[in-house]
Amino acid sequence: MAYVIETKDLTKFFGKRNIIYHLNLKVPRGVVYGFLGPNGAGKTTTIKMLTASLRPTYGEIRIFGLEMPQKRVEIMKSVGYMPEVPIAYEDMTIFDFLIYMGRLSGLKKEKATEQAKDLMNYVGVGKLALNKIKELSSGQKQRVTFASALIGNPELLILDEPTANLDPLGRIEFIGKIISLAKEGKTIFVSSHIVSEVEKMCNYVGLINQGRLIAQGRIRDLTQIEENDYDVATSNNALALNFLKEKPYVREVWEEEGIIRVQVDPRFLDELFLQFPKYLASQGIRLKLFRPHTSPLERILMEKFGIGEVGD
Ligand SMILES: Nc1ncnc2c1ncn2[C@@H]1O[C@H](COP(=O)(O)OP(=O)(O)OP(=O)(O)O)[C@@H](O)[C@H]1O
Repeated sequence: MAYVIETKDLTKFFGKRNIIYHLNLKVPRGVVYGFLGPNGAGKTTTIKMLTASLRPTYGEIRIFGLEMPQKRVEIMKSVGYMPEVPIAYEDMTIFDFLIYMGRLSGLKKEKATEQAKDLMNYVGVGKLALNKIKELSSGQKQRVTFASALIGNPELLILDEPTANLDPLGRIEFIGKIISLAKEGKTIFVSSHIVSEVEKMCNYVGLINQGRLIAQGRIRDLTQIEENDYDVATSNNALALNFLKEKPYVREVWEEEGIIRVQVDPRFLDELFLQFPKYLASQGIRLKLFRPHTSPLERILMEKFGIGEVGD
């Protein structure tokens, strides 16, 4: 499989301190990849290496299959990067800044102006267009930095703690935008230390702790601990429960807060999938939910990886 971002043994020392250890990131095309880890885990250091603002001590980075930093200019044409510390152009207005960034990325003046207007509205700073960047709050600056990452409609977004300064409503809005950008087909690599946020906006996760990648994969796969556990809800749980209790292929079944949890003998999964819906239909019972049982990511992190400090 070709990955949009792939690193091999990516390692960084600061002096004698080993900050990043043999990181092997694999980011498939089209996913929202949450780069999750506690403060000081090494997220920003990694992202700086991915965007060639910091040189690895050793290891390889490939983005779109091209080597970083050797192919930096070519790669960065298709990458929107949002650094953790936003924008240095303090004396520019938002509008001028975004036009300037558009021009830098190669757009003609007219196109850059039009895009700046669209992006200001998109990130919710349209009314502040003529304010200088130094006059903005840190949350407003973060919105402008997000807008500048979107200039040129890049295929890959690399966002370093993009919600750090946003208020709760701003965060919800931001998550919605990330989900719709992913639906457009973009690949999004986003760092965060907030588990619940990653769970809402990402479908992939890389878990970094003390410079080491300790887990990586689809969130759905990481959170499904027992392969043969299912959550079921119907319009008549009492009848559904009775039916399941009598089946020899059902190992355990119980109801908790309106959800039936059923553990099935894996050799007879087909029986559950075929017989159960058929029975429900014959009784006029509506199936409201039928999916593999998952545990919240936060619980998995604690139970499987012993990490309890991620999150706020
Ligand atoms: N230029 C530097 N020189 C020396 N040590 C550094 C330097 N930059 C970062 N570090 C150290 O590297 C470690 C990882 O820092 P990094 O900023 O990558 O973490 P992070 O996961 O992004 O944390 P946060 O969530 O707090 O932003 C920290 O211990 C930090 O002190």
